[in-house]
Amino acid sequence: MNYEDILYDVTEGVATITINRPERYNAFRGQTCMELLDAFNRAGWDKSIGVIVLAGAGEKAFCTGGDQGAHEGQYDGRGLIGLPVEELQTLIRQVPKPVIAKVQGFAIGGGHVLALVCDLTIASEKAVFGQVGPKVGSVDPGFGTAYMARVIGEKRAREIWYLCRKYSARQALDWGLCNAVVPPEQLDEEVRLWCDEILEKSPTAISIAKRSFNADSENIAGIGALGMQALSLYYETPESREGVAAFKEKRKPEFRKF
Ligand SMILES: CC(C)(COP(=O)(O)OP(=O)(O)OC[C@H]1O[C@@H](n2cnc3c(N)ncnc32)[C@H](O)[C@@H]1OP(=O)(O)O)[C@@H](O)C(=O)NCCC(=O)NCCSC(=O)c1cc(O)c2ccccc2c1O
Repeated sequence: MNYEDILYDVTEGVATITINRPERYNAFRGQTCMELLDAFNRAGWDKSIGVIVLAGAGEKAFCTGGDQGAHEGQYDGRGLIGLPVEELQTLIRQVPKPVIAKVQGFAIGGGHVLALVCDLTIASEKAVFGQVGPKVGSVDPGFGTAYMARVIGEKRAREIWYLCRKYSARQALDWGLCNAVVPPEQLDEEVRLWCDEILEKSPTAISIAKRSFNADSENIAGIGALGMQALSLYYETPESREGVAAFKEKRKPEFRKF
């Protein structure tokens, strides 16, 4: 597959998959998800690769979720909504090697959830985390909600979803949304150090550990599939469309009438 929206690099046992849409703050459209699926399958089953790093191009954003410019109820890819995000989240969990999210800027909406489902997250001090769904007529049911609650606790996960605030990298570290926070200029080096430490270990032991961690939260994929069905109906409503329109028009959404 030729990639238009992502970059794929392999260096000394580490595959780096980079969302390359910096002009859109690395928001994903259907095409982006399809390419990410291809790249994760490629790296996931390549025995010469021991760690996968998921990154975003440019300085501003890791990923800001669904591309609101490509969203008129339906996106352009396969699946219920044209955006096979639930497939991608599941694949990141299924590849039998650790996936590290390298977060240098905004990890927002579906981008935040991508970082969440990665095994580890290493962030720059400049990174910003948060959900925006209820502000823009969307929600990420499944791993975005239920798994987040497992990672950081129910109260904090509900706060993140209901208030849609933005959180600093330090706060995210404190809450357990990331494993380490470093100055921006040290981010690449820090990620490489973590990769090298993992590469020294037994890949089979690590893949068994990963699968056993996953087993305990696997049922959440079912909740996500159910939620996606609900989302496909919600996206057709004036309420959801008001959220998308307000974001594009750079104004506050008027949700009270619903
Ligand atoms: C990320 C921000 C907080 C940055 O705010 P700031 O004020 O610094 O900058 P701007 O808002 O002016 O943004 C700069 C520039 O980038 C464009 N942009 C940013 N994010 C997106 C995006 N997601 N899509 C398209 N374009 C984006 C923005 O328009 C500006 O461009 P200009 O040309 O005008 O300069 C802030 O940008 C922000 O909050 N972004 C909102 C992001 C958003 O709405 N994300 C989508 C949420 S829904 C989602 O992620 C999602 C997840 C899923 O799992 C799904 C599953 C299935 C179906 C759908 C899903 C889904 O939609």
